Amino acid sequence: MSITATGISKTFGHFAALDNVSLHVPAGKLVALLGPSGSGKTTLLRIIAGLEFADAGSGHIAFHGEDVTRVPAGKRGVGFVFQHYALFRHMTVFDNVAFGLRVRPRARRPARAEIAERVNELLHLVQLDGLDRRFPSQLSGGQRQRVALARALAVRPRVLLLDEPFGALDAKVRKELRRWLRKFHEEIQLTTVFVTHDQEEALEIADEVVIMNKARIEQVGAPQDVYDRPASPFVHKFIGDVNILRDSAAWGATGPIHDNGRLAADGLVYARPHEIEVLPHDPSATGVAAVLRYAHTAGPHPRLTFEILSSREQVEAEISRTELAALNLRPNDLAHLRLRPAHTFQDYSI
Ligand SMILES: Nc1ncnc2c1ncn2[C@@H]1O[C@H](COP(=O)(O)OP(=O)(O)OP(=O)(O)O)[C@@H](O)[C@H]1O
Repeated sequence: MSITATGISKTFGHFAALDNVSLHVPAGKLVALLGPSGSGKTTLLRIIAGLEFADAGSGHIAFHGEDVTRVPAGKRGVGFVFQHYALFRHMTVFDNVAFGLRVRPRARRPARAEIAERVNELLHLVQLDGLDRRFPSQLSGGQRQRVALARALAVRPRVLLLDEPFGALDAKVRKELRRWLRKFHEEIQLTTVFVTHDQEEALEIADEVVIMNKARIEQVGAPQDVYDRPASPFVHKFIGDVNILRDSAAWGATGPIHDNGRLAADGLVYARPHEIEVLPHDPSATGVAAVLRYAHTAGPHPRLTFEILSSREQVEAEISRTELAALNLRPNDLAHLRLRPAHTFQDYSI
C-alpha cells in the first residue's frame, strides 16, 4: 500500500510546521523521515496517521491512490508505535497484543481461539515467544517496543508508522533493534514510515531517506545517494561528517564544477573525512601543507585531525590503517593533504 502526501501545510498559530510538503512512499518500502528537532517529521507522520490534520484547504493524503484526507485515524488502517511504549501496564503481554482485536464491535471481532492464534503468531514474529504472561514492567525496553510493534500489527494495518521507536533505548539495544527491524521489515513487507533524528539509524535501515529541514523536504533518496550526492549544503552537513574548507584554489577547485571534491556556491570546499588524502610532506605538490594535531587510532579507520598551515583551519581525515602505517606520522609532523581524485564537485549555486 503506497502513501502519497501532496501539498501538505500545517501551521500552529503563526508557526509553519510543514510548508507545502509532498512525498510518495512506495508500497512495501521502509522510509525514514530524518531531520533535526523541530523540522516537522512528527507532524507529517501524524498527518499521515490522521492524528493531526493539514491546514484547511491544503493538501491531500492518499493510501494506494485512495484519498483518506478526511478519514479519521481509527478508520485509516494504520499501525502506530511511539517512542514511549504506550503499553497497558496492568495487562499482560498477551492482553496488550490482543487489545485491538478484542475492542472491535462484536460483528467484526474474531473468535477467542482465532485471537489467541493471531497473538501467538505475532509474538513469534517479534521473537517474544513464551513471554505472553509477563507484564510490561517485567520486560526490557527493547522487548516492550517489540510488544508495541506486535500490538500495532495485530489489527493487520495497511501501513506502519513509527515515531522514534527506539529513541528511549540505550545505544547498544538501539543498534540491535534497528537491525532487527530491517530484517523484520523484509519478512513482512509492510509499507513503513519511520521518524528519526539519528542519521546513522536512517542510513542503516531505510530503503529511502527523506531529509527534512525547517518544515520542508530537502532531499529524498536512497541512503547511498543522499550520502554521496547531497542536494544542498544542509544535507551535506547533516548526513555524515564534513570538512568545510576555504581556499578552494589550493584544494585544486577553481571553477564551478570539478572532478574531485565539492565546491559550494560561496567558494567553500565540502569534503568528507574519507575524501581527504594524506601524503608525506611535499611543498611542490598540489594540495595544502598541514600539521598533524591528533590521531584517533582506535577502531578500523584511523581519524587524523590536521591544522592547515596557511589558514589554521582544522581538517579531519579518515585513512586506512595501512596508509597510516606507511606514513609513519606523529603528532606535530607535517603532511600534505589533497582531495582524493574519484570525487565529484557539486556547485550548490546551480
Ligand atoms: N500542537 C502543537 N502546537 C504548537 N506547535 C507545535 C505543535 N506540534 C508541533 N509544533 C511545532 O511544530 C514544529 C515541528 O514539530 P515536530 O514535532 O513535527 O518536529 P520533529 O521534526 O518531529 O521534531 P522532534 O525530532 O524534536 O520530535 C516544532 O517547532 C513544534 O514546536
